[in-house]
Amino acid sequence: MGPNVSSEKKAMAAAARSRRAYVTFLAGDGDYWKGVVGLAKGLRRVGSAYPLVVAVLPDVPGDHRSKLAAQGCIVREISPVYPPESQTQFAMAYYVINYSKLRIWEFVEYDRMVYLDADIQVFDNIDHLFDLQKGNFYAVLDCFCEKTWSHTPQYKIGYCQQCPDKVTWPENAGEVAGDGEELGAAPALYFNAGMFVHEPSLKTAKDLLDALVVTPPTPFAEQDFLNVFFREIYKPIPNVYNLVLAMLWRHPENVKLDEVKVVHYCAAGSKPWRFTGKEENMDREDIKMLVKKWWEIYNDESLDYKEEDADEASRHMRTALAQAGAVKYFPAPSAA
Ligand SMILES: O=c1ccn([C@@H]2O[C@H](COP(=O)(O)OP(=O)(O)O)[C@@H](O)[C@H]2O)c(=O)[nH]1
Ligand SMILES: OC[C@H]1O[C@H](O[C@@H]2[C@@H](O)[C@H](O)[C@@H](O)[C@H](O)[C@@H]2O)[C@H](O)[C@@H](O)[C@H]1O
Repeated sequence: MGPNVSSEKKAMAAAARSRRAYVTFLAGDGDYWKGVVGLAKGLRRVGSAYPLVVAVLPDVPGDHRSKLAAQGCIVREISPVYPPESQTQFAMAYYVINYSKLRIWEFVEYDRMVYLDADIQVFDNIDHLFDLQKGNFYAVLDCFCEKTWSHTPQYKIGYCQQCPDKVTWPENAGEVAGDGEELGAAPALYFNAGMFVHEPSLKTAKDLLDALVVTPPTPFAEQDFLNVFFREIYKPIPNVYNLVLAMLWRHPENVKLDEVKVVHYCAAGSKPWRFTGKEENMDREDIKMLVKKWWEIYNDESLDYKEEDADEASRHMRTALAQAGAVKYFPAPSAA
């Protein structure tokens, strides 16, 4: 903003900025907090203008929350969201806690947020995503080729939305897959829920939870649920904003690694802070390079948070949250 812009306009711009934030989700007392620290430092490294909010479940220990606050994160405790009682066996148990991700629609002190899983790293500035047209749900198309999809008809016939012309969906929707299951209609475009651009709203938050009460859990838990809920307004964005690692060996023709801005370490064995390189595909040079890059950021002390670096917007937001009592673990900013 140029020097001759009125102070009123500067204040308006700062206020608008303060209603934007990245958000991630942290559950349990395990080591995912390391992913959040890496993400916080990665966003700082690319000069993002917006703070990182961390939605933490009550089981996240105080010392983990303090580590995140020390990295400039805005730590917000959320109540868990459970799918319908006694039906969770239909979801892969490992994913059931991810339903609590739905709480981020309640963060209405923001009018737009970019959600990023804790196993994601941002290598180039993506702040421009906050300017995408409102009223749509933006996320990257997922891939159906990993074994985690073996329960689906598309996996059974070798169909993937990443290459719809390679194995086409049968014209006769009643066609039977190998195990006798009817195929039905071709799957709608399906996004990976590890990264998305959304607009918090108490109405949407209520509609989500009301819909969840009558939606039996499915294998990919909240990801399946969000894909159905936002189907009408979902707009795919390029995979440079969420490179699901399996794309490197499943659809290399769809990946230009030197253009990738966001890497999602979701392939089995790819979490950098647990990386052994022994699992399938983890001995690839590109994977080892991406894990090395993650560690370079995580270990870079020059990227550690310093209070004086907090920009006006995030300082403003911290004050607002502190006053609202919403912030339990982030020290109130020193007097400006
Ligand atoms: O024990 C856990 C499992 C998951 N998560 C959060 O839920 C997200 C989605 O889980 P995960 O990364 O395991 O899913 P993936 O994308 O690898 O399938 C993680 O990135 C974390 O933000 C967490 O905090 N603790
Ligand atoms: O709870 C369901 C999860 O579904 C997604 O992970 C999946 C998906 O990416 C598959 O395509 C992969 O095959 C699989 O490995 C991976 O776990 C999201 O990344 C995660 O945030 C979360 O929503």
